[in-house]
Amino acid sequence: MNTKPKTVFRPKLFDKKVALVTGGGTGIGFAIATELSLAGATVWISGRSEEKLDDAEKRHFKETGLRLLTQPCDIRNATDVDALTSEVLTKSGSIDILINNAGGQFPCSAEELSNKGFMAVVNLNLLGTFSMCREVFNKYMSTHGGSIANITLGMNNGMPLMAHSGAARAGVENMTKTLSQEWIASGVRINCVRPGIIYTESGFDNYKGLGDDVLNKIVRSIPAKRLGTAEEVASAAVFLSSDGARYITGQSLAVCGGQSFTHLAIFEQEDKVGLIPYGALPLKARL
Ligand SMILES: CCCCCCCCC/C=C/C(=O)SCCNC(=O)CCNC(=O)[C@H](O)C(C)(C)COP(=O)(O)OP(=O)(O)OC[C@H]1O[C@@H](n2cnc3c(N)ncnc32)[C@H](O)[C@@H]1OP(=O)(O)O
Ligand SMILES: NC(=O)C1=CN([C@@H]2O[C@H](COP(=O)(O)OP(=O)(O)OC[C@H]3O[C@@H](n4cnc5c(N)ncnc54)[C@H](OP(=O)(O)O)[C@@H]3O)[C@@H](O)[C@H]2O)C=CC1
Repeated sequence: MNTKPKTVFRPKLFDKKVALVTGGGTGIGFAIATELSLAGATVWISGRSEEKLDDAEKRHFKETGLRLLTQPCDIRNATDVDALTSEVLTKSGSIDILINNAGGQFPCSAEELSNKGFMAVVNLNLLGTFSMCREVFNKYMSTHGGSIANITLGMNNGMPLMAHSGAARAGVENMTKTLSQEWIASGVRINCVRPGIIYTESGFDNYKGLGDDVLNKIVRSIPAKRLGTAEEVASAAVFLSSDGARYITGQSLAVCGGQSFTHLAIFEQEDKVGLIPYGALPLKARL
């Protein structure tokens, strides 16, 4: 089944709007950048690797005939964040839409996770996202309004091997609620999109070590019986960034094919198949 949706957004929806997508060179970020660009926005993509950004720009032009603007930035680095936001404002004059999509983690059991490893993931997902929000608010949105969407990860009931990332993502979701309350008076809305398991080549490259068996188990535990696509996450992010969502702020929208993220896992023994709590599985059998 081809699940790649054609865009549901009209061509000039974001006419004269400027959007900035972190991690926009690959996977979900690239799909979001594509949707925003097709809907008429001037789109900037950033990420640490200049090469990934250049490749994405070329691919986007080939596929759509439209241009993306690029600027490398490590969102954990305050100087980079300052330079990125200043560059976009100098060259394009506004940042109406911010998509904080850059993020990730490595799977690691809590007992093996060092403080340095924990902080590397918190600095990326939580501090990096906060620092992008604050800079864009202070430099532009506080006086002009705008919309921010933070991409998190559906693990609100916890996920084995993801203590660092779960803590950071929960932090982003709660921070989003506070910022929504502080910033609505300035015309700034801020929401989260919480993807389930989404197939992206670039993202999955990081989890090859977990093996196909884990992937098959995950698919079978999803009520939709398939992984999501980057385009399906992009639709949610673009909707929340649009005027159609003008009374929505401080919310998290799950894009997860009905996955409940309660601790259930598929349990198989001989000819029996059932659902049991994740915690009851041996560690290696968990995600
Ligand atoms: C098929 C089924 C699909 C199943 C797939 C299911 C996936 C669930 C859905 C989620 C999907 C996604 O998020 S998709 C997104 C995919 N992309 C990613 O996840 C990539 C993100 N990774 C990164 O950006 C980085 O590697 C990041 C994690 C932030 C670390 O950044 P840094 O470069 O600063 O860190 P490093 O210098 O590499 O390491 C700093 C410390 O972190 C720790 N550390 C780093 N890597 C480590 C590792 N692999 N294991 C243990 N510890 C590690 C060490 O303590 C390091 O210190 P030293 O020991 O002193 O060096
Ligand atoms: N795929 C999935 O199943 C799910 C993904 N997510 C989240 O969605 C987002 C996108 O994931 P996906 O597209 O799958 O994976 P990708 O690995 O393709 O996306 C991660 C992007 O973030 C960028 N990035 C990583 N670290 C930094 C940094 N320090 N500063 C700036 N940019 C950075 C990467 O570019 P570069 O390396 O050049 O910096 C890359 O473009 C991530 O936050 C991910 O955790 C959430 C739920 C599920």
